[in-house]
Amino acid sequence: MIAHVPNPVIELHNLTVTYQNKPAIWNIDYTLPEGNLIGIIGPNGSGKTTMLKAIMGLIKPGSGYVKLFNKSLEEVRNRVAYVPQRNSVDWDFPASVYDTVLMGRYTRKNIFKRANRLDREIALESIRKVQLEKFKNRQISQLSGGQQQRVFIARALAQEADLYLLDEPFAGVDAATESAIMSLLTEMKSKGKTIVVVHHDLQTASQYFDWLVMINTRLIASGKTEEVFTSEILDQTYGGRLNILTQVADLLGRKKFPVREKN
Ligand SMILES: Nc1ncnc2c1ncn2[C@@H]1O[C@H](COP(=O)(O)OP(=O)(O)OP(=O)(O)O)[C@@H](O)[C@H]1O
Repeated sequence: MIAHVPNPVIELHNLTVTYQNKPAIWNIDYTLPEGNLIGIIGPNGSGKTTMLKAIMGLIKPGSGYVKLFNKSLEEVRNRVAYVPQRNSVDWDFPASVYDTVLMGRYTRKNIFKRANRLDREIALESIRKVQLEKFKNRQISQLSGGQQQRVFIARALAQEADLYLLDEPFAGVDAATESAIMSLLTEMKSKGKTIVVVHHDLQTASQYFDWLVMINTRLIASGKTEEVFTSEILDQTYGGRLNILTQVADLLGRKKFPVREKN
């Protein structure tokens, strides 16, 4: 099932990316609505990170193209913020929390211009929003995983973008931090921002997101959560392996995945 939307924020047109002739994503075609919290769901190696990187122009597609706000990425780059996977970043780079967040301002201006007072205020406000004031002068190498994740989110906030792409922002963070990040994302959505999140936890997916994109190299479904979060579509996405996971969860006496049966 692929729901298309009028005036989309993101459009993928038959996008294919290959690494050494092997497709990581294949012929993906969808449109995503503005002002929604959107989850990207799929098994390990299904192409979620590759898809975000292709949207950000960090990987060149083999074929197809992407449009953001009905324009090319180059025309709207400063309206888009990207938070990569935490483990893909060199955290030994010598920079404080404040310096790292302030870097978010430089996507909006000439990098040779010095940060002005407004830039500094916005950086500090972003640090406050992720509750890292106490750590603002600390080196990023000396933070916990959850704190590093919040630094990156603060840097994206400082960009004051309209579209946010986050690659597994909840990986390795505790429940309290996950809930704080989720509240922040919900607040951003209420201000009209569009937030796209690569997410692994099926237990929370249907509760967190308004819209889901399910991929497994190919696009399986893209639509409103209540329409696509069905056992049938999840089975297609996970290649039938989800049944086994559900049975194991049952054996362990845990609740089943809260999956709706398709009518
Ligand atoms: N730089 C690369 N060179 C070669 N193959 C790659 C490269 N990056 C990713 N791949 C392969 O492309 C496929 C998709 O990878 P990708 O990281 O996009 O998946 P993912 O859905 O984000 O996975 P995960 O859930 O494990 O993070 C995988 O088979 C992966 O091994």
